[in-house]
Amino acid sequence: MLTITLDENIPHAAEAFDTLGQTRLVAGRVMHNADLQETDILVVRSVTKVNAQLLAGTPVRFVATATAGFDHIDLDYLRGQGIGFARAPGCNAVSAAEYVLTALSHWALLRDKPLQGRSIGIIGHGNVGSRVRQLCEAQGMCCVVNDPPLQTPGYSDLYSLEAALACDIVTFHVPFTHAGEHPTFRLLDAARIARLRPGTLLLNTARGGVVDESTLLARLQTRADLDVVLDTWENEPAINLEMLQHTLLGTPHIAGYSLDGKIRGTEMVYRACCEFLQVAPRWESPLAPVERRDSLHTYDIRSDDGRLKALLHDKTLDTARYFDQLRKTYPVRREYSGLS
Ligand SMILES: NC(=O)c1ccc[n+]([C@@H]2O[C@H](COP(=O)([O-])OP(=O)(O)OC[C@H]3O[C@@H](n4cnc5c(N)ncnc54)[C@H](O)[C@@H]3O)[C@@H](O)[C@H]2O)c1
Ligand SMILES: O=C(O)[C@H](O)[C@H](O)COP(=O)(O)O
Repeated sequence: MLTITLDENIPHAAEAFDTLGQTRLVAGRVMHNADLQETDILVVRSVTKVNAQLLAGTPVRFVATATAGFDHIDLDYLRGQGIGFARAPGCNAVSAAEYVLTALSHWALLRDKPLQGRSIGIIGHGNVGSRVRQLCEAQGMCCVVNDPPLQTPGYSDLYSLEAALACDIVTFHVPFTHAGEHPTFRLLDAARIARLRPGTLLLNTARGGVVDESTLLARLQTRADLDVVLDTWENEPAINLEMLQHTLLGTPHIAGYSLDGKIRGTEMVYRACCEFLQVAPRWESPLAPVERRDSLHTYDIRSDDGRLKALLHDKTLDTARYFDQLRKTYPVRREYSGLS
């Protein structure tokens, strides 16, 4: 019988993967090589580094991550070992885009800066970035999109990174990469942070390392002339509380945490696993629409911000443990399309 090890934070994972073999739930942040000595299939989320250290000497032959990002996976190692791989591209893109629109709406009301006619630099125009663009265009905003890997002769409406960074609002939706033609490690570096116009609203829901956080913090501490919304941080879960203090909104990496997005991720990796094993899927997502509530109650981003900022007031809290606890116990949030 197949043995399948699953991150305990993948919703409905046991229920789905029980149809394929014997399942075991493990805390993703502390998964070790010893946990996988009898594992054939490993299903993780973004908090588990999947590399030689984790997998060497184990029988694992298929790895899946129920997430869009895959910077935690050593793909070269998997390829070299002939280990199959799947991920869940776009599973939570609607959720992340709705998070961005909600943050923009909050900023617009707070600063009395209507969104209509305002410019937004969207860096990365994949599953999330393209949905952010749709939502922003529907608000009458002017979208300046930057995505060099997409820059082909057929793509005429892309702009330089510098043009995107000169907008009223700047939002990052790139994968976290260190190599290749267009690496994103510290894409927003010290020189670019210095050039951001006073009053800019900056959002990062991609990965912490895309922004040089200590330089950003230094600018906020000396000039305080930017508004910053951070969902992704350097050194998660042990985030820098000084940085948190200087955010307009700070959230614990939950932009993609709609129930819809998470269960879509489960479904995508379950189906990929069935395909790898060449068996027919026998589990389906249990998601049904929920009754409509008014829009403020649909997603109140301020409560996510408030919960994380308890770290600033309650010195008894352990930052890393609390950050992960907020993620693990995240309240049910539905995508707008999940409402009837
Ligand atoms: N905070 C969250 O909860 C959350 C949710 C979903 C995704 N994410 C993160 O956001 C990232 C983007 O998600 P996605 O689903 O849109 O991924 P995606 O792969 O669909 O799109 C990424 C886009 O970025 C572009 N890109 C790559 N390098 C670039 C560069 N140097 N400059 C500009 N553009 C570049 C790619 O060409 C692609 O179009 C993910 O990799 C993940 O790390 C976070
Ligand atoms: O890459 C992604 O899909 C998102 O960042 C995702 O929401 C991360 O969630 P985690 O895997 O850390 O639970």
